[in-house]
Amino acid sequence: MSSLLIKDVLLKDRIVDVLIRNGRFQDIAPGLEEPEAQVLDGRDKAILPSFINSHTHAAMTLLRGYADDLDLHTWLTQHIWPFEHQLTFNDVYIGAKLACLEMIKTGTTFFCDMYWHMPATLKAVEEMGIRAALSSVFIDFGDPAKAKQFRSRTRKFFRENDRHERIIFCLGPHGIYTVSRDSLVWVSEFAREHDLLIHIHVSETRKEVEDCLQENGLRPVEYLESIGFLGPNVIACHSIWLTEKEMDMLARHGVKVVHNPVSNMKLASGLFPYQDMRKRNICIGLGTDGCSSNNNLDMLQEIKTGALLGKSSTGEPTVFPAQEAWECATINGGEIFGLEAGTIAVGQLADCILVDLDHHTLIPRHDLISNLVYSASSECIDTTICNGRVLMQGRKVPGEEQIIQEIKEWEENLKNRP
Ligand SMILES: CSC[C@H]1O[C@@H](n2cnc3c(O)ncnc32)[C@H](O)[C@@H]1O
Ligand SMILES: [Zn+2]
Repeated sequence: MSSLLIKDVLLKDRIVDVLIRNGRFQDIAPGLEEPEAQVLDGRDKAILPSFINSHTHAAMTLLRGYADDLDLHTWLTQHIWPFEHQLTFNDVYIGAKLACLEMIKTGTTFFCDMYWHMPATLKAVEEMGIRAALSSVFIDFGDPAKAKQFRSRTRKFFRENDRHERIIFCLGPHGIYTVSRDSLVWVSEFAREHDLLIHIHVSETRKEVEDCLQENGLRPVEYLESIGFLGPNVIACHSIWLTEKEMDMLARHGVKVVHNPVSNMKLASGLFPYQDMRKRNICIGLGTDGCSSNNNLDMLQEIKTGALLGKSSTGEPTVFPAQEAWECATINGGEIFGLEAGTIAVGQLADCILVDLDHHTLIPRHDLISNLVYSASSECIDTTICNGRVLMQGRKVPGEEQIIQEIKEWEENLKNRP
């Protein structure tokens, strides 16, 4: 693999050269030389870790602006699921490519996904050069025939797919209201057997809690604990409607949680208990959720919204400070997915962004992280690098016009579908 040398770039408070070899940061110091390397001019730029979007549904870019302003249950059951029913492998592929393009343009190089036709997202990620954790979807609505189908599909997938340089495969049971108890137990055992992460929606709405209490006499996290589902390999997305007891359970089992502030606000799902989670040292990642409940994949917007919401929902301006919000989108994501990423340091994965320090949103520079969290738009991101490869430079991503064209044609053809 070739090497990359970024010259004279700002890293925290010093100007350095950054040498990348074989997809990792090899050396960081002033005055580095590497005769064969591709050289990037880092003057007037700062190097920072790229973002980790810990929960999304990438190909939902196709549903951007479709069915806005509804609650989760109405949105999913009456609009989203009927629409998704007609999506093909190719639809998901082009939707996921648009998502990858959007992520590269907004500085994200890793996302955790749960969506139909997962191999289509896999193909898009391979081509676009970023990283992902792709979930093998599981959703049976309590139907044993469907459960059987998903189990054999999952077994087959993991027999045929093993390690991948930029992709982690995980399990994606959708939620406790769409996956039967038997199937959740099966997923949990399969994950243990194959050492896999599990990505699941948990306690997103009040309705989910009420239904669970009615059906099982337990709240969602209590129910998951009762079936032996909780563990350090579980990534519980949303995690809004939790009691102190349930948060203690999450902490005890080392469950990781993902905060989705924009989606939670748009669907009016509820308020994520950030302080209560943090107090328990629960690892908190940040995610955009899909493009129909957000409606973009811009992690800078997610970071700012998370930080502001933490304050406005508690009436306490010290809650969710800029540095913590930044860490949720970088280093905490690395911890959730077991990636050596989220910081710029020798030996870490060479996933990073270069921001334009002369951008009007980044001056004056009393505090760069504060500017990035509270002031910046993604327009200040000049360069995105993943695995040591430059995916965007000067805000241009090779092939972006073609992706836009494909989506426009898809939209045109949609009108002619039966
Ligand atoms: C089985 S593929 C994933 C499935 O999840 C749906 N989805 C998107 N956003 C949410 C959300 O916030 N809560 C629950 N489910 C969501 C998506 O449309 C797919 O059907
Ligand atoms: Zn989701």
